[in-house]
Amino acid sequence: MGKEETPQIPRRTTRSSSSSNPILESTKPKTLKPLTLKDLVFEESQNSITLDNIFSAFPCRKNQILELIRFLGPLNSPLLPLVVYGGPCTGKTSILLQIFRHLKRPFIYSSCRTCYSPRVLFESILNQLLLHRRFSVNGYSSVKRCEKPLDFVNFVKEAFVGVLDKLKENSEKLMSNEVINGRMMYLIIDNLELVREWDKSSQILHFLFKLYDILNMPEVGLIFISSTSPDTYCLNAGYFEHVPVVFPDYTEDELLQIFFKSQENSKIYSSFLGVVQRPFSRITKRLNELSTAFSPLYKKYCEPLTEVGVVPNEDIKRRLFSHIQPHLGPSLNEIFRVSCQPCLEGEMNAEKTRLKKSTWKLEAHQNDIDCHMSISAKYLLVSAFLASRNPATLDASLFDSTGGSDNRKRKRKNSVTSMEKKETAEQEQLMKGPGTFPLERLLAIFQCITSVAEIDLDEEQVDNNSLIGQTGDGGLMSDVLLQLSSLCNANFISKGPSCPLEGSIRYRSTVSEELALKVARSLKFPLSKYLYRR
Ligand SMILES: Nc1ncnc2c1ncn2[C@@H]1O[C@H](COP(=O)(O)OP(=O)(O)OP(=O)(O)O)[C@@H](O)[C@H]1O
Repeated sequence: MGKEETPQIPRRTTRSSSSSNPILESTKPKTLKPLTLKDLVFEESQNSITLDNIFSAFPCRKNQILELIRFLGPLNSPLLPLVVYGGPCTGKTSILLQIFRHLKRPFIYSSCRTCYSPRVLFESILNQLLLHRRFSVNGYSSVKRCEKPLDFVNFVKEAFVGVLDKLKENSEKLMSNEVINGRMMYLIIDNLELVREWDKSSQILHFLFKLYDILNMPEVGLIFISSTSPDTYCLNAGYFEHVPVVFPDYTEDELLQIFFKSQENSKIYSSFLGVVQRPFSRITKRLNELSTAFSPLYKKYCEPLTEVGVVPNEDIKRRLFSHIQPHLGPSLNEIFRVSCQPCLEGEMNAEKTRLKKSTWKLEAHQNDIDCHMSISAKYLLVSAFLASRNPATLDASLFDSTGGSDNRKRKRKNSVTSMEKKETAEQEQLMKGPGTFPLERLLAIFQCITSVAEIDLDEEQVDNNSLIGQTGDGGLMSDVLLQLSSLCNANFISKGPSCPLEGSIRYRSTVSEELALKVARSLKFPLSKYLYRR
């Protein structure tokens, strides 16, 4: 890992992950040591880690670390089920596992990313609890075959009883307390949001949320980790309330602190961050994506430097900037492509689910919408929605040179009959569903609404243009076109065949009014004022 990268704390290799990889297994000796209670604590717990180590390894997360420690409570205290939630790469998993390493408490960890079905999840939990290793000798089989929640409950209760007895015995032997602390056992289930993808009827989610009541074992602590808020699960209650622990997204300042930490030449790194931080964090605030983008760029940035530890003056900074400048555009495009895709898909999935499950709460999308879709992509989505819903004939009156939406006054000027005709045509168009539009119309609306926007889109463009190399409108347009293509890929805008008369491609917005209003609200853009209603 280069100095400039986000410090990585090695993740604990769980028994489920290490034992399910046949390639790794085949390279291991055939006779593996049987697993013992010690395998239930963080593998590196032998090397103690203090709370201060965790604070300094994870800047800007002191509150969350302390909150988690407080909820976990003193040794052997029961734990109300927790839901640790926050956007991707906000440190939920790493921090929780490091806390367990610090506390040396026994736990099992299964991620719904690697455990991709109820069966795999249940079996992974049972394998760990029953200290069972899947490897070549046992044909990589699990300790139990378990598909149904009911079977799982019976097996898991029995397994927990067995482990808890052993922990009790262990805690009575003072010697072994050095490695394993306490008589509580914790079950951590990570990436809970992914269960929704393989559990369309939410049965498993219901079951998992009820597990605390079903088990009714105060010595078992349950912790769920999710990248969406508990509200998004919207299961009708009926189970013990889970305690939320929020990991908010990092702000730009916090990202700076995290990146800045432990740099050899902080002066150079600081001037590098001054160049890249703002434009990149507009596209994504994910630490891993930024870290991946910054790492090669920083190497490039430092190339012209001949001395180590040089303090850069304005002249050096200018030289370094012009050296790195040609690489910024491609890197920004790359990070946009990488970060936008899952994000837009996430929104699309959330939207699809909403349509299927009308009982889901509105807040279900909140986190998804607030994800790091760039401001201009959001404006583009809103522009496409307007182009699809409003008759083209009204564009001129809705969007004057000031981007104004003072359409009522103008409409009154029309004669009553022509208004009636227009309204009938428009009603017909509404009946047909969202209309199609050419690219020019989309861009015209985009330009109008962004010209009156409250936000500093201009600033964003200026920044980007200056970075992409003073490409002026060309740079901006290529950015918008890139975003349009991402919105099309994510099916927020559908691309039709080219119109036989015009010869150009026509587009159509596919988002619901509710979603469009939500996006508009996040931009503080008064969408309803621009929306034609009869
Ligand atoms: N405050 C921080 N300081 C340093 N590194 C951090 C910080 N927060 C997160 N990281 C690093 O970011 C990476 C991702 O963290 P982690 O997997 O814990 O996030 P997560 O919130 O669990 O993500 P996901 O929801 O995608 O599973 C890790 O390498 C972690 O060390």
